[in-house]
Amino acid sequence: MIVETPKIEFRDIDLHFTAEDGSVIQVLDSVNLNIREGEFVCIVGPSGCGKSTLLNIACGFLKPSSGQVLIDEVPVVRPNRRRVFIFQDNSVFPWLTVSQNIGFGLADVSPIEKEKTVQRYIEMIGLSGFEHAYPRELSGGMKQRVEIARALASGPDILFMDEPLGALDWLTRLKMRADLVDIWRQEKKTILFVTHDVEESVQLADRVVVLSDRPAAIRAVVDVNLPRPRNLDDPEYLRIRDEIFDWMGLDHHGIAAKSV
Ligand SMILES: Nc1ncnc2c1ncn2[C@@H]1O[C@H](COP(=O)(O)OP(=O)(O)OP(=O)(O)O)[C@@H](O)[C@H]1O
Repeated sequence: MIVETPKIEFRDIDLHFTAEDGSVIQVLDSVNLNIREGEFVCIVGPSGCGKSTLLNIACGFLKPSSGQVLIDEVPVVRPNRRRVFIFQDNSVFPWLTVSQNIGFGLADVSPIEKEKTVQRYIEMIGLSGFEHAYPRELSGGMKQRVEIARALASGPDILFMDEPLGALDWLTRLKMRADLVDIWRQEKKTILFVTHDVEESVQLADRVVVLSDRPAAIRAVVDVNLPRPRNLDDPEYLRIRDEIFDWMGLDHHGIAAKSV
């Protein structure tokens, strides 16, 4: 039997902060999770439970109080260029054009190679014709595409995404989800994606990790064995969505039914 080595392994992660008055704020409680190479995993949970904190630890921005994250079996001790973090608040450089933003991290390649890479990602994100535009000339969704293209162009093997579509309007989000799945299929990256939106998680993920209220522990890991693009009317899609709502303590109409 072949035992697959996880791409990312969370081993017994605990995290607490000590507040100014000396009280201890426990944020994460014994988080254990394995993520396979090329997997798309979403993390959902109540606001303030510790989703971003978990991502920050995986990315090496924050040290756990105890436990360890391993990537390719190596403990994470600091950020690494091969792992890119994408936030909700768009961080494209306003003084650079679309092309320059996307090529920003490509200092080590020849100009021809750089041009080819930038062009490839511009096409992938559907911004052909906007190569020389500045971010101020772009919509929120277009800027977020540039952000994703910039991240991909730098050649990461893992994308950590913290509510990257959170600031977009509903229609743009829907479109961006579909585009993100297309990009993920083409690029075969491992993606760990935080969202507070259950529908979004079922539309995107291979597996959805449901966290409890703070201190966050894993309440459930739900498989989404559905073909992509996901059919939002499929009874199985609706069943999985409702199962996640149940785990979060919400009834299927989105009204809090019991405490999480
Ligand atoms: N440096 C810190 N010192 C003290 N408490 C902190 C610190 N950083 C985060 N926290 C607390 O840890 C908890 C988890 O925060 P985190 O941002 O990870 O939650 P989240 O689930 O991502 O929230 P949201 O869904 O609202 O974005 C919060 O209660 C927050 O106040």
